[in-house]
Amino acid sequence: MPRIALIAHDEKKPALIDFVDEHVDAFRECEVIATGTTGKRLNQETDITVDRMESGPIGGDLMIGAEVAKNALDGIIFLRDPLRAQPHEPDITALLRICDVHETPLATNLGSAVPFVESLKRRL
Ligand SMILES: O=C(CO)COP(=O)(O)O
Repeated sequence: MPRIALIAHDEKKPALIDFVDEHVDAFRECEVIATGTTGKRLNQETDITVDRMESGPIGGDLMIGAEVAKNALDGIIFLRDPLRAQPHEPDITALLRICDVHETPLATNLGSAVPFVESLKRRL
């Protein structure tokens, strides 16, 4: 079963929830982890169940980065808000970097999330 992470900044959480709804059959076949608030909303508002890390600003991105460093994730969808500065920008940069180190698939907007999930479906 693929193991993936889902993360969205506040302004992007509705888009991530809609995206999960749209592809719920694929996400149901995955083990999903998420940062704290994203995970809470996914658990409450979608038909998938996710394992929640800490919230992003208090270490959740780093927890997901640690999973990448262990090669324990098959990919990440991280809908970032490109229009607002984040207090934990260094943590976000660290997560992006470790994905590049490990060649872990990383979709940071809906345009790349679509081919990401299509490739996931082909693996199921
Ligand atoms: O800040 C985040 C990613 O950088 C997301 O964290 P939350 O899911 O806890 O809002």
